[in-house]
Amino acid sequence: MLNLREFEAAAASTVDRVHYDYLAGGAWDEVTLRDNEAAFGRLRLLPRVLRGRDKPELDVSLFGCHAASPVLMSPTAFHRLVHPEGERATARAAAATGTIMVASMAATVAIADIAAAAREAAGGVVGGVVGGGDPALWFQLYIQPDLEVTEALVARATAAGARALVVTVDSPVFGAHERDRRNGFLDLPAGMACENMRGLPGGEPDAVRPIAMSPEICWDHLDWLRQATSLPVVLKGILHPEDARLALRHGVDGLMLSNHGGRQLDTVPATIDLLPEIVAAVGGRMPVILDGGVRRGTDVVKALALGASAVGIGRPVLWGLAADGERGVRRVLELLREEVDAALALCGAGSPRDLTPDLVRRRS
Ligand SMILES: Cc1cc2nc3c(=O)[nH]c(=O)nc-3n(C[C@H](O)[C@H](O)[C@H](O)COP(=O)(O)O)c2cc1C
Ligand SMILES: CCCCCCC(=O)C(=O)O
Repeated sequence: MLNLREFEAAAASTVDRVHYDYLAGGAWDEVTLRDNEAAFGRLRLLPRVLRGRDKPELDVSLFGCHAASPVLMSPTAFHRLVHPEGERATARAAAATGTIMVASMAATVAIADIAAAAREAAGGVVGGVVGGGDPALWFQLYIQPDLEVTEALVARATAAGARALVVTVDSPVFGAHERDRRNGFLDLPAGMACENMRGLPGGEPDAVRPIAMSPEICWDHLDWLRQATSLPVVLKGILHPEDARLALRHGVDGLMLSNHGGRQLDTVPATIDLLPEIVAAVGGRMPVILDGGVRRGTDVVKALALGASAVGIGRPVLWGLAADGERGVRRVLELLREEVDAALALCGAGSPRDLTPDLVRRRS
């Protein structure tokens, strides 16, 4: 496989059509889904030359978490739909490549088991240090209206060693995925479940509680969460610059500028088009991580040049997993890393810190 597109094609021919449609699809007319990629295509890179740089350095540090690359794994649900080892294989690939993995609350493997797989793959070496603590694993959370349940989820993630909480705030209701409605994809196959939701307060010890997406969730819940945890809190799904400013006032530690890969409100702008406004609103006071449509190293470089601290990939991880399990995910991450490395050098940059907005031009 030479690039992520080839993994996409492999996944499309491997995964059951109904499940492939679930991962590929977006909301309603899929306008935003298409635009996330198209918007990167409307941007051009304008390189600098003769800058005498060393080989590019790609390492980043986010909330005390060291990563070998500015590309992290955005949270995606249900990895066992595309590979029997599910999130365990993904976690091993993340650990082996020094990549931050954001595990979904809707994972088909419990967070403690994901963390154990990551530790095992890292062979006890974390952040280049033997016995160096917890792996670069974050936990994605949908705040549940029942705060006792939310507290239990946070406690589980913390006990597992998660180093940050990524709170998804773009889902007051579940996005309307017409492909899934047409295909009748309403539930996970027998033997698969959202394992983080098993045995939570108020239910039978082994029962799996459904994930609630609730329009009631508001900034008060965020304030409550802020005092309930000492982990860094990252808001995922912020699109409006005023919400970015509010996030700062509510003590949030970072933002994921995300439209959920075009799966929630359709017709919202592509994330890369919003990035300059969000970066300006935040004014360097917290990191902004962008996801949506990142498929090439040049996309990563464009986002970093426009002020993102890192980028996330969603679907490409699932393509790699579907195509070849842990090896496939590793290859996806390695390919992207090689492309970022080359694109940085070709831009005359020695590290992401050397990238500046003047290197990006909009196609006329
Ligand atoms: C199959 C699938 C499942 C997803 N599950 C979650 C999830 O559980 N929680 C969440 O916050 N975002 C979820 N997302 C959104 C991703 O975190 C991310 O924002 C998006 O996939 C980025 O766009 P990309 O797929 O174009 O890279 C999901 C996306 C996909 C495609
Ligand atoms: C009710 C289960 C929620 C799974 C959420 C997965 C998700 O965010 C997606 O985009 O799909």
